[in-house]
Amino acid sequence: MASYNLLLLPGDGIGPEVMAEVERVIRWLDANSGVHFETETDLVGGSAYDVHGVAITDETMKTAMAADAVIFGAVGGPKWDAVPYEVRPEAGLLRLRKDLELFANLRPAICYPALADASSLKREVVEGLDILILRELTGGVYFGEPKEIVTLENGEKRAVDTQVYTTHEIERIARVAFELARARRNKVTSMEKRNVMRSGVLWNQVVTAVHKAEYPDVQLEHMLADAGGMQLVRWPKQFDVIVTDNLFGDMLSDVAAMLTGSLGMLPSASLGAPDPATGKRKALYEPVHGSAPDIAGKGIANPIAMIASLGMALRYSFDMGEAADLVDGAIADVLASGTRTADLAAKGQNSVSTREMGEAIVKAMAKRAG
Ligand SMILES: NC(=O)c1ccc[n+]([C@@H]2O[C@H](COP(=O)([O-])OP(=O)(O)OC[C@H]3O[C@@H](n4cnc5c(N)ncnc54)[C@H](O)[C@@H]3O)[C@@H](O)[C@H]2O)c1
Ligand SMILES: CC(C)[C@H](C(=O)O)[C@@H](O)C(=O)O
Ligand SMILES: [Mg+2]
Repeated sequence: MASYNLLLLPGDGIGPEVMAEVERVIRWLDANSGVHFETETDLVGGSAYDVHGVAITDETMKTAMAADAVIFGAVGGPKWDAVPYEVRPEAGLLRLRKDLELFANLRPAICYPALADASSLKREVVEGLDILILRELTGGVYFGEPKEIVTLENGEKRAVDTQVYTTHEIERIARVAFELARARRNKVTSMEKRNVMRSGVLWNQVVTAVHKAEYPDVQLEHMLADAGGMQLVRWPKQFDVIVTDNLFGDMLSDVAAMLTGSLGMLPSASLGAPDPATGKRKALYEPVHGSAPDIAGKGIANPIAMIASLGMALRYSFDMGEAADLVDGAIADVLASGTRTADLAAKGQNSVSTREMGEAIVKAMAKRAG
């Protein structure tokens, strides 16, 4: 029987709450899918800082390197606002992304039929929406050097973050975008700000060159990222795959989340390059949302983004397309039955707890599996 090792990193705030529900799904798959999942749980973010003084230990990094996939909850929160920048909770997540070389971050924004009225936008704008934001994840202003705050001679301070992209970094993310588009609706929209940023000029040139040389069959359009944000809320169905840099991808995916009804709906997959010998790639799966300090501890967080992230793991790391369809189908069934966590419930509508939503999804999986 196939067997996979999963490293579970619940993190902070609602991270452990939504992770408990993904564990429920993993247990069900372990018992029913014919595939064995071995899980190990460790600390990351503020909870790791509290114990070890760092947001992720070298030991945990080693386990992550060896795992078949990392399943990540969320990190951060006001409790750690004053900790040094180098060891802030978010540094744990950034180290995982950088050291595992997870350069391709897939953030699908899908509006489930039952949620077409949950978005703040009109039904016709979001109904049937299925777009994919592909965010470059290991470059750009997140990691460029120098990155510092220096004190000038006159006593004033100067903060510097540096946006850096190389041809290689842009080529490899462009190829992922075109490959994904070929399996979807065959269209890529590349977003940058070439009117202001030199990195935007290079991004535009390299994406154009990769397209011309290797993917002329895919439709390519370029859009300035600010206008892209506007188009995302005006008429999102014009898009199929959006490829963009680390920072624009971060912001645009939170915008896209609201097209689906809630930030609690958006899953993600962060993938490395396939190993030339084995074809296997390092991968981390996490919801797009954060630790939601405003609702943490109340048991009301929406676990769907977390559970759908496991669905992406089944699809992209374990070649378990049918099981991934089962997870997605169960989510659709539960939403169609009217079950809603508080973030999705209409005014006056009853809502269920995090746990009740997880249980309902597992029940729907069992029903679909017959
Ligand atoms: N991947 C991550 O670990 C990650 C991602 C984003 C933010 N963060 C961190 O999380 C902390 C809080 O950030 P923030 O408040 O700006 O963003 P957030 O995503 O945590 O929350 C934004 C809003 O969305 C709501 N929300 C988010 N997820 C939800 C869910 N599953 N169900 C219901 N409602 C949900 C929250 O209640 C809040 O009102 C910060 O420290 C930030 O750095 C971590
Ligand atoms: C927590 C933070 C470092 C992270 C990011 O900025 O990439 C988050 O906002 C995300 O979207 O995954
Ligand atoms: Mg973000």
